[in-house]
Amino acid sequence: MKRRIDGGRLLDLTDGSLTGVSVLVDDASGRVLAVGTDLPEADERILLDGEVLLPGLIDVHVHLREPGFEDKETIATGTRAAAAGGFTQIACMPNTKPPIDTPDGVAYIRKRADEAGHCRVWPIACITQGQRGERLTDFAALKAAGAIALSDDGRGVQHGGLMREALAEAAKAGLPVAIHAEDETLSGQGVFDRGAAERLGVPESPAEAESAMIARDLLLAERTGAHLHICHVSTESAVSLVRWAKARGVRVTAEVTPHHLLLSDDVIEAADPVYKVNPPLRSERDRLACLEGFLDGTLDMVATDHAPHTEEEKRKPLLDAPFGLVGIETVFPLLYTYLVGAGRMSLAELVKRLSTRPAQAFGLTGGVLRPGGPADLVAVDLESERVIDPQQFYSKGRNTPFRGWRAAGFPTLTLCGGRVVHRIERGVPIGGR
Ligand SMILES: NC(=O)N[C@@H](CC(=O)O)C(=O)O
Ligand SMILES: [Zn+2]
Ligand SMILES: [Zn+2]
Repeated sequence: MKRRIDGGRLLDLTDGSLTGVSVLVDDASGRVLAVGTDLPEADERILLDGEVLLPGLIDVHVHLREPGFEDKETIATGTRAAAAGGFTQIACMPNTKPPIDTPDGVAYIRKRADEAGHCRVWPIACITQGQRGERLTDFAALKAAGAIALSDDGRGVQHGGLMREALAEAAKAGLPVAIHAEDETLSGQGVFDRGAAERLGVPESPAEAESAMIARDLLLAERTGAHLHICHVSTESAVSLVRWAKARGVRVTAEVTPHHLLLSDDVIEAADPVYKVNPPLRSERDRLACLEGFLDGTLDMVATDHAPHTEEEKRKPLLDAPFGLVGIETVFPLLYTYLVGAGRMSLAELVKRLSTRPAQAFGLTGGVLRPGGPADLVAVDLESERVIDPQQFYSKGRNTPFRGWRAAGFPTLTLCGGRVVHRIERGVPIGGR
């Protein structure tokens, strides 16, 4: 079926200009057939009201929780949430039960994602069997089954020698290694960064636990020639290390989360698990260094690290509650409002960091909206504001520290392969109706 989307404004990622155009898509080929004015009639017409058309967003760090933790999220609910957030492609982390460490596990994720049909899902498989940090998985077989990267996310690979071997094997297999950098002998039972930990009298998870492992793995990536991707960079020292490594020509890409860009541990007023995330919210100095690194390109992209947990788990006492926040349904509006709206970066640059760059870094098709390309697109309503209300999430996870924040830029239409995967009405215009 062919669909014609009228009434939108296309963002030009090269110069940031907006042009009123129609877009003709076809869900049989999954392609954009034409972009322009006076396009031919289609089987279905979708009428927008001035929303801005962007290439579908891409999130390379999502926890879908299936198999094993379906009470937190399922592939169906997580991908539906992704579509609501404007995402047409996501990569999911393998810290499920069992962990995704075999070709069958990878095939299972792909099958369930196809059945759900809300967005494209790219499995990331374990670096080590069972994420135990002892023996490597079969990288070539995992790649053949469809894994696009390797990660033991949730835990760092503690043993440097094993990590060197992993990077050498990954370089041979042609797979990026996405690291959760955390030296557990330094983080221990820590929950918050130094400031909040001392203020509230709870165990500290120090910046060095992250930065020391990033330093190690940058050197090992240089040695092996592997593509190292650094997950959720949160410290000033880590930003400096990545900047240094890039200048030396190390094959490294890095992501930053919306919460590490927008929140520091100053917001933590009580021992509240809603702020418990790994790596922890850091000092304001770290936050500003991450923002600077993001603006200058040292940190290539935003990834949400969408990590849903049940309300029951998040109501536990701080030390018992799990680490993790949801983010996939709010990342675009939050960063649009608080970075673009605040004059820190252009809309086009934000879109590149949420679509074009992740596509390039992980070798995915997409990240641009053009005739002949995939009909993966999102229309965002930049003129209306909503108040973030977790009860309205499609995700099963409600654990967000952004409850009650106002933001504009919510998606009203998401198309994946030319099919409508999300559609809502515009919200309340800024300043009321
Ligand atoms: N980020 C988190 O705090 N939690 C993640 C694991 C991870 O990304 O390290 C989770 O799986 O819940
Ligand atoms: Zn992690
Ligand atoms: Zn994660």
